[in-house]
Amino acid sequence: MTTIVEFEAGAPHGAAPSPALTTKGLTKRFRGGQVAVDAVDLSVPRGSVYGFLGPNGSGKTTTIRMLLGLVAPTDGEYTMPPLAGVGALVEGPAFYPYLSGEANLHRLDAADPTASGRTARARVGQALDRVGLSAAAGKRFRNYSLGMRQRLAIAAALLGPRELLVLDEPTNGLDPQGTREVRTLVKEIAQEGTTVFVSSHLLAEVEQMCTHAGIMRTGKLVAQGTIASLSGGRAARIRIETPDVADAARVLGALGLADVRAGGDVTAELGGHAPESVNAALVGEGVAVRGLSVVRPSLEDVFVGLTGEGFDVDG
Ligand SMILES: Nc1ncnc2c1ncn2[C@@H]1O[C@H](COP(=O)(O)OP(=O)(O)OP(=O)(O)O)[C@@H](O)[C@H]1O
Repeated sequence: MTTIVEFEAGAPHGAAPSPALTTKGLTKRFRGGQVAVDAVDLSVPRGSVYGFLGPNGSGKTTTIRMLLGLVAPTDGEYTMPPLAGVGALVEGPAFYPYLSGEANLHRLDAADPTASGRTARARVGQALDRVGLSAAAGKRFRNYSLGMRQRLAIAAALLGPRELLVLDEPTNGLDPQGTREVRTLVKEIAQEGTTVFVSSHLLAEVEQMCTHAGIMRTGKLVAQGTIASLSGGRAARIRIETPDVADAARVLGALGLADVRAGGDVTAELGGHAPESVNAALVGEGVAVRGLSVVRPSLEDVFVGLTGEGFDVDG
């Protein structure tokens, strides 16, 4: 009994480009019967930064581990680029504290049997450059800030050309500065053409960093779409401050606004109406308008509306 709320994918004209990653009915039931991921249908548009959003324990990591072949799905299927074109940061790679960032990347690169040793220097150099660590390449890892460490981990995921980058909670445990560095880096990577699939339990982070989001709740994907459509998919409401409450409510009703509520203020669903024309109609009918505002729901409102649950909005 899964209800998935699909919001428009954000391609108003013509056929949408083929997604970088899709899943169909992807399911993981752990031994003991617990369903961690329940028939999830993801569609991650090429070039997007897709925020895979959900509270702790909602099934994000298990989904990512299935995509990367680290755990076998119980059911369902998925399509994504060949693994050679996929960079991933799931559990941060182990770095040697006494080695430099560059030497650490060389170690990881050398461990990849598909990577040619002759081009290692160029690959490592490019990866460091891409995460902005060229100047600190020779510095020991233990002297890196938290943000630099996480950027190095992302560099490790970017050794070689990647169509898709999968990041599991990349800002977890970072200080505010490190968090900013990683968020900025994620956006830059996407601008350079790599699709980024990034999990987070922080709504505000997804709103800032992502173009698209999918919302997980106890193993189920309850909504996905562009951030704009997810936030705007719920009706915006107009709020009128006025002493003429009854008249204002009558005018809004006559204009065809839905769900008119008269309390201290008068509110209604704005629908396709322009706020200025609503204002003009009110004033034209002699309503004294002291204040008028339009309240657009945030992603948090959408989440609460879909799941009836609060959400961790720190970050
Ligand atoms: N190996 C396992 N065996 C049994 N249950 C598991 C296993 N791994 C995860 N789970 C359970 O599956 C559910 C989903 O966990 P998962 O780690 O995928 O969630 P998550 O959204 O990534 O949360 P978090 O951010 O805390 O990692 C949880 O209830 C978890 O306890």
